[in-house]
Amino acid sequence: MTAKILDGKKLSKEIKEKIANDIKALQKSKGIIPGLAVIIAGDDEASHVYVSMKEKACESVGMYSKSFKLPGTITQEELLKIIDELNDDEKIHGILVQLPLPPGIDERMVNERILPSKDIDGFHAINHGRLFLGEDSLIPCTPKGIIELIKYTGVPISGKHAVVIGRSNIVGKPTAMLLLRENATVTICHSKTKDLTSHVRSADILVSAAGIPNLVRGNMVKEGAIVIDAGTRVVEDKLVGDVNFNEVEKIASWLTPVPGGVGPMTIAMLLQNTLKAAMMK
Ligand SMILES: NC(=O)C1=CN([C@@H]2O[C@H](COP(=O)(O)OP(=O)(O)OC[C@H]3O[C@@H](n4cnc5c(N)ncnc54)[C@H](OP(=O)(O)O)[C@@H]3O)[C@@H](O)[C@H]2O)C=CC1
Ligand SMILES: Nc1nc(=O)c2c([nH]1)NC[C@@H]1CN(c3ccc(C(=O)N[C@@H](CCC(=O)O)C(=O)O)cc3)C=[N+]21
Repeated sequence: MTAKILDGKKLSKEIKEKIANDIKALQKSKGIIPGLAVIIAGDDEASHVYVSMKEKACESVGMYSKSFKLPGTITQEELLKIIDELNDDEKIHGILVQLPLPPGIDERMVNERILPSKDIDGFHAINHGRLFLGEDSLIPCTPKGIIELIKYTGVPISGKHAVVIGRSNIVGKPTAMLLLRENATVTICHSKTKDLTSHVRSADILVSAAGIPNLVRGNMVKEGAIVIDAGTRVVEDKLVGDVNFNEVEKIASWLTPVPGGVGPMTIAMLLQNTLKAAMMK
C-alpha cells in the first residue's frame, strides 16, 4: 500500500477561504472585524518566524492583528499588565501568548490571566476543563487541526483504536480527549510507556506528538493505518517530524507530511478560534 498524502497546506487554504468569507459576513451583519493579539517575549528565532506566519495569515483572511514583541527581560508583572489591557480592548477577540516564555515567567499564571472567552489557544484551565467535560469551548489549535485532518480522510473515527504519542497539555492530552469525543478507543503513550511498539502496532489511527525524529518506524505501523505526524524538530536546517516518512508511506493508508501537514492546520485553527471568539460577542 502507498499512503495517500494528507495535505494540510491544501486543507488549511480551503479553511482560510471559508474564514475570509465568514469574516466579510460578520463585518456586514454586525460591523465586527475579528482581532487577534499575539504576544512574544524574547528573541527565539523560530518563535519569531511562527509569529510572522500568524500575522500574515490574519492579513490574508481580513482579520485585524496586533503583535507585541517584547524583550526577554520583561517581568511577569509587565506581561500581565499587557494581558489585562488586551482583555479590556474591544477590538481584540483573541489573545495568544507565544510559548515558551522566558525563564522566570510562570506560564500557567500568564495563561490563566487571559479571559477564557479570548483564550483562542484554549490553554486556560476553564477551556481545558470544558473540553474534558465535553462542553463547547475554545479548543487548542494543533489538536483541533489534527481532528480536521483525520476527518478529511472520510474514514469514520468511531470505534477505531487511536494511539496518541505524547501527553502534553497543548498537544497530546487534548488530542486524546477529542478522539475520545469522536468515540475512538484511545491509548496515550509517553516517555515512560513500556513497549511503545506493541501499542503503536494496534493503532488504526496514530498521532505522534513527541518531537523525536524517527520515533515511528515503518515496522511499527499497522497496515492501512492513518498516521498524523505532529512532531517538529529542526535537524540540519530541515524541519522533520517524528515519523520516518519513507518507511511509513509504504504501510499507512494516509500520512501527513512535515512540513505541510499539521503545522499549517494549527494556524488555520487559530484563525477559526479567533473568528469563533468574535462571533460569541
Ligand atoms: N506543528 C505544530 O503546529 C506544532 C507542533 N508541535 C510539535 O509537537 C511536538 C510535541 O510538542 P509538545 O507536546 O509541546 O512537546 P512536549 O515536549 O511538551 O511533549 C512531548 C511528549 O512526548 C513524550 N515523549 C518524549 N519522548 C518519548 C518517547 N521516546 N516515547 C514516547 N513518548 C515520548 C513526552 O513524554 P513525558 O510526558 O513522559 O515527558 C511528552 O509527553 C514537538 O515536536 C513540537 O515541536 C507543537 C505544537 C504545534
Ligand atoms: N501559544 C502558542 N500557541 C501555539 O500554537 C504555538 C506556540 N505557542 N508555540 C510554538 C508552537 C509551534 N507552532 C507551530 C505553528 C505552525 C507551524 C507551521 O505552520 N509549520 C510549517 C512549516 C514552517 C517551517 O518551515 O518552519 C509546516 O509544518 O508546514 C509550526 C508550528 C505553534 N505553536
